[in-house]
Amino acid sequence: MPDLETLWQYICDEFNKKLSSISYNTWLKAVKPVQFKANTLVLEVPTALHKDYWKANLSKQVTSMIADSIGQKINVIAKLPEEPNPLDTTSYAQKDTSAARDPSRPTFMRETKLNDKYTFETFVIGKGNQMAHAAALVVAEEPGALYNPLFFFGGVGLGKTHLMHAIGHQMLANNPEAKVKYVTSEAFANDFINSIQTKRQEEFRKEYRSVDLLLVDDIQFFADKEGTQEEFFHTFNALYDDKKQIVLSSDRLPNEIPKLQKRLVSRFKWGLSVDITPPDLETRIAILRNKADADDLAIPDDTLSYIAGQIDSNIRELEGALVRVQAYSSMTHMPVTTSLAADALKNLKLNGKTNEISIAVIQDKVAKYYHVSISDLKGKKRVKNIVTPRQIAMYLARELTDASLPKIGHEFGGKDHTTVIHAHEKISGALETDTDLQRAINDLKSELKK
Ligand SMILES: Nc1ncnc2c1ncn2[C@@H]1O[C@H](COP(=O)(O)OP(=O)(O)OP(=O)(O)O)[C@@H](O)[C@H]1O
Repeated sequence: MPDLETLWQYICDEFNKKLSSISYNTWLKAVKPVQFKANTLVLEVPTALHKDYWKANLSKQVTSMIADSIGQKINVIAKLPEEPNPLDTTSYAQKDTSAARDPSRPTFMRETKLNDKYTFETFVIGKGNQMAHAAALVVAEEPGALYNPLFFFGGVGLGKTHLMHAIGHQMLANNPEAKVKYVTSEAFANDFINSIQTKRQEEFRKEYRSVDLLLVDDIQFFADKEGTQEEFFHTFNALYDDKKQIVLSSDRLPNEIPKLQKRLVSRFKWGLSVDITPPDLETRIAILRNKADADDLAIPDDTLSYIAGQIDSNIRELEGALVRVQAYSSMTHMPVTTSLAADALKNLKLNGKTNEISIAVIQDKVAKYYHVSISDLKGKKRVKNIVTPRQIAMYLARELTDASLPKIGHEFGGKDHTTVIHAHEKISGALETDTDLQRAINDLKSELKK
């Protein structure tokens, strides 16, 4: 029997021949071989979705690949990093490997316009979007089969639209005949209303119900649109019954969208919901590097790191900052350096709304968000459900205003500046791992920047 390394190398080589480079990078590169013993190969995979896909698909392929080459039957087990190695237990019994699947034409006839730039190739994978990316790839490769509907949710500017377009491109690359339709929920609503006004409802239905892939972006805007929801319900059912792939996106989970009909909420949960969380610093730098290279901009690494350090939650703004730095450099005829970037982005702050955010507004928004009173935020109570919002408010005051530490302390009922530093450190530290907190901060920042 081969040893672990030889076996894994063989498997990688075989898949390299069979799979596209995107699939290979997604499913094989992210995997760590852990152990090969008693005809069982244990692999460590990064997310639950990888595990699911290995179980449902790749493990079997490996088994037959090895059977064909050395005539030996092996089992393949994919485990998450936090799960124990099944070979470590003495009473190891083969677990059930069956996949745990979760369950002047009218405007609406217009051609789907997918943005050429939004492809899998240009999408930078990081911790916050790894699972969403893998799910996107699954539905592009096997539409209608595994995750239907696929539902992306997450904060503004984090790549939901990019991934939806990437699915469309990939599906068309695999099957140029496929009918792919991308719309925002607003465009869907407009098309529907238009079809009623022009008495072309039949055509509308035919158009939307005959696609192979329907991508509907930002469905939170369906709230309040009763008639559109009704129509979408029927569109959804028709496509779903036909095993056509549906991909949806929203800034929040279906059950958190106000006034979304319960029957839609429950259908949206039939498939897979994956969230996208803000990128960490390394991912932000990688995104900027890619963008700079794509636009042929010569920008030093330390400057990219500086820019990535300034904008932490919205990739659209991150890209905007890069464009601003470049424009500033052209205007001033100076090369791009970190100090030039600092100047360019300082102007952004002065011109933008960032400076208009006051500590009082932050306190108000945080108090409402966490259902506590402003006097609690300023007070001394040490209970957790008040301490955390208080620290979050101090953190945001430090991040989003130019107020000095003593001034922030003063605004929070006369606290010492070291309390503000402590709060800032506590929240910054927790943000590295706590996805609920990341989402809350993201929501609050978007709310404050409105
Ligand atoms: N992982 C990534 N790699 C490269 N570019 C990215 C990535 N994520 C987002 N972007 C870029 O950031 C910009 C904003 O992304 P996108 O429009 O997809 O966000 P969104 O989540 O759909 O936002 P919204 O909620 O406003 O609809 C796009 O230019 C996109 O290409």
